[in-house]
Amino acid sequence: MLDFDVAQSRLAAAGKPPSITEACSLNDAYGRVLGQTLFATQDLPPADNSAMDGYALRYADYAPECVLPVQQRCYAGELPEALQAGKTIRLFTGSLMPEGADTVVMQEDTVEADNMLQFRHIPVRGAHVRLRGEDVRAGDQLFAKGTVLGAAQIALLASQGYAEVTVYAPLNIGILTTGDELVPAGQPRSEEQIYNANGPMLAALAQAMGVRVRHVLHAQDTMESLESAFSTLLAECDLVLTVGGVSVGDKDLVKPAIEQLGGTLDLWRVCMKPGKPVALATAQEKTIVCLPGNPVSAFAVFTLLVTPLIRQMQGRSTIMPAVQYGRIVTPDPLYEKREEFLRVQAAHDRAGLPALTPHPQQGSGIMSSLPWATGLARIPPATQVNDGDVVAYYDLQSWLA
Ligand SMILES: Nc1nc2c(c(=O)[nH]1)N[C@H]1C(S)=C(S)[C@@H](COP(=O)(O)OP(=O)(O)OC[C@H]3O[C@@H](n4cnc5c(N)ncnc54)[C@H](O)[C@@H]3O)O[C@H]1N2
Ligand code: MOO
Repeated sequence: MLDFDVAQSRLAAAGKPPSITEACSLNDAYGRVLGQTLFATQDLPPADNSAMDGYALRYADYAPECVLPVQQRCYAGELPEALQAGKTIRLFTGSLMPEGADTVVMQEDTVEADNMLQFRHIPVRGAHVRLRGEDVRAGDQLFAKGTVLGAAQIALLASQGYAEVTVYAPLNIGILTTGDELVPAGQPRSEEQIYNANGPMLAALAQAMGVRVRHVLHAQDTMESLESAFSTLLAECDLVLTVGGVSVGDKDLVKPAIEQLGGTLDLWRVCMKPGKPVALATAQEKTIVCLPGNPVSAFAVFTLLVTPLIRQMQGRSTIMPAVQYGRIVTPDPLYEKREEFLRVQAAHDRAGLPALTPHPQQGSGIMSSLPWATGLARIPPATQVNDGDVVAYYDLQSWLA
């Protein structure tokens, strides 16, 4: 059996970062991957300004009991005059600091009457001034090529005046479900049939990673149906995921169909539970990954083995999200020959590692365990694991992003 970590890195290595970039408006850039390293074009803030609604003064002009005339009222978006000796200028949050002023007092610490200002407290030299460049300096690196653009990155780029960024072309994915027992949701189901859950599940998983889902096709268990679906998918997608039909059953025709199209398929028995039968194939210079048909197995394989490949093909700089740790909660000792990934709920308390409680049903057909789980706890192979032991924890929020 193929070691889990070896399978994970082999799959990631099967993909190449994209070679095509495109311009993208910052307004549409959420979730896109930067195709270019970006630098700050200007200091942030671009000029000294007030952090409070208040008054600007030259600190040296303050003396106990002093009363200073208000020279100007300067709103954010207006240009202040140079501060005259012995005077103050009324400012608002974001107003530029007048030349000559070095300190701001909050309006709550003052009394203004007849354009004269009195102080209720002794000012603090330099207080409430946001200095030019204290946040970002012109020329600083903002984001490296391969960064995924989220709200925080977009905010910083907007603050630098970037209206458009260079991003990698989106990854187009095709999904192929197989099996004569399957019917799509919305159609009548006969006794011997089940609804197709893997198609919509994989499409949603891919979308959550910022992938463009070009096709979700279903093939009957015949060579004709499979070959026809593969022809479309290989022509129009960068990466194809198939699900079901690659284990040892009589109707497992995915491998011969790929070979018929001139491709090759390497069927692995990965040392993981769920998710043992996984195949890596190539045909017409496209990568195909075949996932096991049991929905829970397909979910686990997508999360742990396929997402690093997708990140690689999207051009992201981080391929493997961080693995966390937690303490397993189990009344009885756990033991499994394969590396086991249990669907667990993590409960965080103030101190220490999260407690990881496994779902009571861990079968690879128990779909209700998926929306219940927050992550997967990794139980090492052929090792007894007891209540409270520390195990690796793959958090779904980070692994499926
Ligand atoms: N004799 C053996 N039988 C099986 C083995 C084995 O080693 N020897 N491995 C088992 C394991 S582990 C898994 S995982 C499955 C994988 O089988 P396949 O990848 O070939 O998948 P199928 O047989 O087509 O389907 C498995 C199961 O999942 C249901 N399924 C498939 N597609 C969907 C879908 N789109 N939506 C909902 N459910 C789906 C299908 O009806 C089957 O019940 O093989 C074991 N058997
Ligand atoms: O690989 Mo299977 O996923 O254990 O049911």
